[in-house]
Amino acid sequence: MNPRWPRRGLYAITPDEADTGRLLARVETVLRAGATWLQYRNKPASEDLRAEQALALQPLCRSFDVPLIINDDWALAAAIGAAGAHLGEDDGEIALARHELGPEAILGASCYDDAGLARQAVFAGASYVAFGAFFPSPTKPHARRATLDLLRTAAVLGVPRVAIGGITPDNARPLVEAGADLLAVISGVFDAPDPAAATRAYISCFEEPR
Ligand SMILES: Cc1ncc(COP(=O)(O)OP(=O)(O)O)c(N)n1
Ligand SMILES: Cc1nc(C(=O)O)sc1CCOP(=O)(O)O
Ligand SMILES: [Mg+2]
Repeated sequence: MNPRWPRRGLYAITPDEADTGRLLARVETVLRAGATWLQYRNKPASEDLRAEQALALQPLCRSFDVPLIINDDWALAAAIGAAGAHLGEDDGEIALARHELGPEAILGASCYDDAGLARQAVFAGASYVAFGAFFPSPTKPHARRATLDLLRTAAVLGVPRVAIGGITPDNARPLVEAGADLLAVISGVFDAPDPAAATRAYISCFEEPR
């Protein structure tokens, strides 16, 4: 992963937004407020809409110097020149994605509640490991649950640790204290009454306690 990308902060993940203009406006608000990384995720979208939206997000992310990471689809990431891709257990081989995207790409792996998966992912070329869900998630109510201990012990892997699942500004601090480098969030940001204020609240969790 290119060392120029920051490795700590809010990793905003897009909601399932069908209207591309509205998606761009919602994302711009969050980038302007200081989100560190952006993942494009839109599960119900068609292949064409995903390509259109990913392509539209690319110049916006570039203008804020924020890496754009494409969920599920390393080939789309490669096609639009995105900074990277995020793969879960059903989204293909990490090693193949690393080979195709090259050494500079950010390549994320979902590791759920499983330290073994995280070790394998790093061995195969993942640049970060994601654990979750830490809290009940409105977006993914049936997600497996992960523990703070898993987050702590994964320090040994030597790559950024991402926490995901039901994270709010009010429950995030213990995750950061347990070693989370990035907080990956959908609803807590994009369904907040004031997404810019929510973004700033997540970022403040990385500051020293007063
Ligand atoms: C940062 C991050 N962590 C985990 C996931 C979940 O990936 P996956 O299990 O493949 O589920 P979907 O997001 O594809 O529904 C993620 N997207 N991002
Ligand atoms: C996409 C996803 N993956 C999860 C995992 O545990 O792997 S939890 C999750 C949903 C995250 O959305 P929210 O911030 O709204 O809870
Ligand atoms: Mg996936």
